This record gives sequence, C-alpha cells and structure tokens, in this order.
Amino acid sequence: MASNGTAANGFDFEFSSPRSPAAAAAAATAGGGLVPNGLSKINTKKPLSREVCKDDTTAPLKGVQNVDELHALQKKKASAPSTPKNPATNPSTPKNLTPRAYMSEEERHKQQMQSISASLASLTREVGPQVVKGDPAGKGTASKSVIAPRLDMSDSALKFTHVLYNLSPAELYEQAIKSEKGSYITSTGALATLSGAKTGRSPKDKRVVKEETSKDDLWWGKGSPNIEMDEETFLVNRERAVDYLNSLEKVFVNDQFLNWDPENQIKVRIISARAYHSLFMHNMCIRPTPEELEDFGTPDFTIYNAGQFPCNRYTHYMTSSTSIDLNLKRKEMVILGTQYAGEMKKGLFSVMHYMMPKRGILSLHSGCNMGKAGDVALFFGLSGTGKTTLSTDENRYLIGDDEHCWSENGVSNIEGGCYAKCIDLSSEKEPEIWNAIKFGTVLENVVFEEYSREVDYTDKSVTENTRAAYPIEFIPNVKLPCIGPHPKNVILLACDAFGVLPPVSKLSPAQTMYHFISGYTALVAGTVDGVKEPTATFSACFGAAFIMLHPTKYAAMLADKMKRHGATAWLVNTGWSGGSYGVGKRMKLAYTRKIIDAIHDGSLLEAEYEATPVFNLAVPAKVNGVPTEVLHPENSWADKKLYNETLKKLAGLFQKNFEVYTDYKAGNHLKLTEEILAAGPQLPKDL
Ligand SMILES: Nc1ncnc2c1ncn2[C@@H]1O[C@H](COP(=O)(O)OP(=O)(O)O)[C@@H](O)[C@H]1O
Ligand SMILES: C=C(OP(=O)(O)O)C(=O)O
Ligand SMILES: [Ca+2]
Ligand SMILES: [Mn+2]
Repeated sequence: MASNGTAANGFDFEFSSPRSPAAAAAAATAGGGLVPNGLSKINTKKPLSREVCKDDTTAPLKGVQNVDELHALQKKKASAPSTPKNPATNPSTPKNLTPRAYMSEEERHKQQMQSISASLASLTREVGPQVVKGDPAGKGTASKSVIAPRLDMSDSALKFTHVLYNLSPAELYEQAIKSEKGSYITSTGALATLSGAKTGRSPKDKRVVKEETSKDDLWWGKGSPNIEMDEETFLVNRERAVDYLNSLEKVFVNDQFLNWDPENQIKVRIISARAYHSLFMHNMCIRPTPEELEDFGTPDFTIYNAGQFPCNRYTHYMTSSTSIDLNLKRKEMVILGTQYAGEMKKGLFSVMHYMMPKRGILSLHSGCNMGKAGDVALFFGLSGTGKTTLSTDENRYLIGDDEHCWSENGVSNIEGGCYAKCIDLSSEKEPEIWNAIKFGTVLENVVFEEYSREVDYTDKSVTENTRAAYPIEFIPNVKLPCIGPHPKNVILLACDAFGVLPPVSKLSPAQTMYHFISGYTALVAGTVDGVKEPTATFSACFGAAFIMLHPTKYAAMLADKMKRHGATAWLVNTGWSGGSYGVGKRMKLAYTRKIIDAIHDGSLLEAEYEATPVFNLAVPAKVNGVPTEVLHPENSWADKKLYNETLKKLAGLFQKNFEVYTDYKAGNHLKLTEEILAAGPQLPKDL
C-alpha cells in the first residue's frame, strides 16, 4: 500500500500502515488524528494540485442569511380583507360612515382577542384568561396582544391561553399530525382520525337546562329527549370545561355561521381542544369570508368542547363520564367525556330546532336537493336511513344532506358541509361521496392499509358508524348558496328492519302527519352509541334526539307549509325486503334511486295505486326499473303467514308508540284529530 501518494480523487495525503490500537490511540492524542480507515487527515498545508469547487455566490437567495430567513420566505401574509382599514388611506371611503366601521388591524385583533377571552372566562373571575393568538411553538408567530392582566393571582391567571383561530385545513392537518395520536393522511388526502371511546352520539347523557326563558316552550317528560338540568349544575360543568381548555397549551377557536338564509343566519363560536374538532366544524358550519369575520363580534351561540375530559361523576344529574349540556338562556353548550364530533353538529341543530320555530321557520332533520326544473325535494329520516346518500344525486343540485329550514322564502341548508356514513362506501354506488373524500375531508374511525393508507370502507373494526365530513362544495353539483324554493316532494325515509313496509307509498296529509310524528325506522347499528343491531325505533319528526319542542308543533308547521305550497308526501322504505333483518336483504340502493327518480320526475303521481292491508298505504302498481314483486312486500316474502304476523307486530308497535300523543294536552299545537289517528295502521280482528 503506497505510503505517500495521490488518491483516486486527486488529494495528496500521508498514508501510514495500520498500527496497533495502542499506537493508533497515542498518535490520535498527538494530534496526528488517524481517520478511521488508517488514512491520516488530508494535509492541506501543501497547495492542492487543482482548484477545489466553490459554491455559487452570484445569485444570493434574495439576501437570505440563514435557514430561519429562508423558511420565512415560504409563507406569505394572506391578502388583507377587502374592506377598507381606515378613512385616511381610503379616499373613496364614504365620509358619513362612523369611525367604528374602520378599525385598525391592531384594534380589530384586540377586539377579537377580548371577545375570545370573554368566552373563555371563568364565571368566578372578573376577567377572562390572558389570550394570545398563534401556536406557542411557532417562534414569533404569535402576535403578543395580551388581554389586560388578571386581577387575581393563580397559576391559571398567570398562564396564557394560546388560541389557534379559524385555521385553514392545511394548518389543522399539521396540528393534528403533530399532536393528535391516531391522525393520518389517507391515500386520497383526507385526514383520518379517531373519536376515542365514543363513536356515536350519547342521547342518554344529553341535558337541557330548565330555566325561565325557555322551559314553557320545551318538550319535557315521557318520550322527550330533553332531560333536565338546573342552571347551577350547568355552571359546574361549564367551569370544568373552561378550566380544562385554559389549562391546555393551545385551544382551537372557530367563528362561523349556521343557516344559508341571510335573514336568519346564526353566529357560532366553537372552542375545542383538537384539530380534528376544529376541522370537522370548519367543514360542517358555514365558512365566513375575511370580511364577515371582521364584524363577527359576539357569537349568538358558543360550544365548549372539552370532550377529552370527563365530567365529575359526583356532579348532580350525571349518568356517566359523558355530559352534553345545552343552556338556551346562556346560549352555550358544554361537552365533556365524548370526542365524537357529531355531538357538536347535533347540539347546534337542537339550538336551531328551538330558535327557528320561534320565528315561524320549520327546522327539519332532512336532506334536500333541487332538480334542474327547480323542483325541491326533502328527505326526512333518522340517522343512517339515506338522507345524505339520496340527496346526493348526479342529476340534481345538492342543497344539503342533513339539516334544513323551511321559511316563507323557501328552504335553506343550516350547514356548510355533509356528514356521510361511509360504511361499505364504493365509488360505483356513491361516486360523488367517494370523490369528496380528498384533502380537507375528515374521516372518522375508518381503517386503512398501514403503508398505502388506502381506506377499507368495509372494515368496521372500530365502529359501523364510520363517517366522512366534508365541505358541501366538494360535491360537484352543489347549489351555492344552499337555498331553494318551496319543496314539491317530501320524502319520509324509513329503514324498516321488519321488511313489511312497501319500498314506496304515497301518503295522504293525515298519513303524513301520522308517520312524521311516529318517525319509525330501524336505528342502523353504530350511529347511536351502544346500538349494535338494527332495532325498530320511533323517533318523532325523524330526529327526536334533537327536537326541543313537542313533535306536534313541528308536524303542525309541516302540514301547514305542505298544504300552502302544494307538496306531496311519500314514505320510502330504505330497509329490508323479502323478509326481516337476518332473512331478507336490504333494499337495493339502485331500486331506491329509481323510486326517488320517479318521484322527482312526477311520473309516480300518474301511477295506478292500490292500498295495502293494515297500514292502508297507497302503493304504485309499477315503478320504472323496479321489479313489480318488490313493490308489494308480501309478494317478496316466501312465508306469507310469517309476513302477516310480522305486519301485525309492527302495526302494534306503531299503535303503542302513538299512545303518548293521543292524550297530548299541554299546548296542543296540533289537534290530533280522529283523522290523523285513523291514518295509522288498523288491526282487523282476523289478522
Ligand atoms: N336502499 C338504500 N337507500 C339508501 N341508503 C342505502 C340503501 N341501501 C344501503 N344504503 C346505505 O345506507 C347508508 C345511509 O347513510 P346516510 O345516507 O349517510 O344516512 P343519513 O344521512 O340519513 O344519516 C349509506 O351507507 C348507504 O350506502
Ligand atoms: C350525525 C347524524 O347525522 P345523520 O342523520 O347523518 O346520522 C345524526 O343524526 O346523529
Ligand atoms: Ca347524513
Ligand atoms: Mn342527521
């Protein structure tokens, strides 16, 4: 081995034969500095035999001196909101506007932080927490406008609450991936998350504060979803949630809107601890423009989502570590002990179910779409019955998938997004929903292949109630703004686990009232916590869990509007056919879509009808694309005797359920005339 020489790469160096480890160590300490493979250090004292390459100094990176300055180049400030900043710099500003309308950026920011600090204030203190906008980890990004120092001295008084305000989906992805275990980006770019122990709603743990401003309007007692709580206990849970949120390193705050009807828009503020919750509500509520945010001011309703933190089981009225508390007087909702994002969406829906009818506007648990001819259809139905699936239709404009208002101006979507069940989702069956699962969409509790991150929508290892929450504009034929004229067709969706209801029947006005108040379906396993099998259930107005007033109030408004605007009602069974659950099969979605098409195009109105026994439902003799034997359930049952027994059994369940309404006296919003009662199933003696 040459002792001196020129290595292949042209460097001169001294080269010594490998020494004993001791000698090597000695040499190393002598500064000779053997490099690991026996080569001595490159001797740079002698001039190198050729020019060594140098980095380019001619085109400096725009004067960037270090990596932080390089990174600072990457993000640029959003263009300032288009409304003028202050009169001085906007000569075109009309002189007569009050100076308040033109606050400086600093002033506006301070006002926003004060409002958020007030939202996060404990009611035991004069002032709210010291609030700073921005991620504490983001060096220098948080603008330090801190609200007035606290009057009391405590650790929480000394601590800043860092607020991540109306972050973008991309920022929320980063926050989730950085700090929320179980957050992944799927192969189509959605954010996959876990909602923890609860993968569905917890209706038994919902509480409504009984207080003087609303208690006489609300539906209490047998059959009502509104389990009472007193004001004091609400404040106990509110304090717990506020202390939890303020104890965190950072909280997310969303200021957004509900209801696309501009005359009845509601400002909502959601304070949450998870990026997943913030992105979910970014998608599900209406996203304000920068201008609308500037004048946001005080919210009409505020949610405190401390879902990762349990309620105190020693607190009065608690039934588990979960508590979802609604206070209509304080216009606040507290969530403890459940991270299922649907609780926020449905809590706000309950608020709309209270506020809107007081304005003569009917709030509806329905999907809604509009044909090219402007014909609007409503799809009422309990969770999992098909509102999202059937309102999403490539031949029609989507107005909304779940929550609407029907006012004197027509219909409006309450939300800004869709919340689709995605169990067994396929691009063949539901292409629009399939394609909406992309960057910005939240996927709840789905299972995916660990390397490709490809989602397996058939896998219910976590839950049957897997969900996709996406902005409504992810559906190509969305109707923006999400409003439309008065409905022409009102479709009641029943997922009949018994398989004895016809796939479609036309309802008389009295039958419409009867079935709307009954709200029969089979809860599809998973949507409500603890429901594992399809269970026949009755849920007034097809959404009893959310209504705040007596069902007959909503039914009376529906009857009045349908009559005045000439709408036709239909009962569509999206459940079982050819036998009950376990024997028969779920109605083919393709058949249901054909039935819905025939309703939309008006051809079903022209069909011949015949009445079914017991329920006396008018069934069309023919529907294009649907096998005739399917139209009359008893024709699709092998065992006719069993069919009749099952029919009688379901009729009995309907009658039993309706008893709670026949003696309804208080308020008596809808006189339950003999006609409505007669519109229910009649059990002839011989059956
Ligand atoms: N005949 C049918 N009609 C409607 N939906 C069906 C039918 N058969 C199966 N489904 C499935 O039932 C589920 C309905 O969920 P979804 O539309 O989100 O309900 P909702 O919006 O009422 O909660 C979807 O997964 C859909 O694919
Ligand atoms: C989340 C809900 O909406 P959906 O009707 O789509 O299930 C629900 O009703 O609980
Ligand atoms: Ca839905
Ligand atoms: Mn719903």
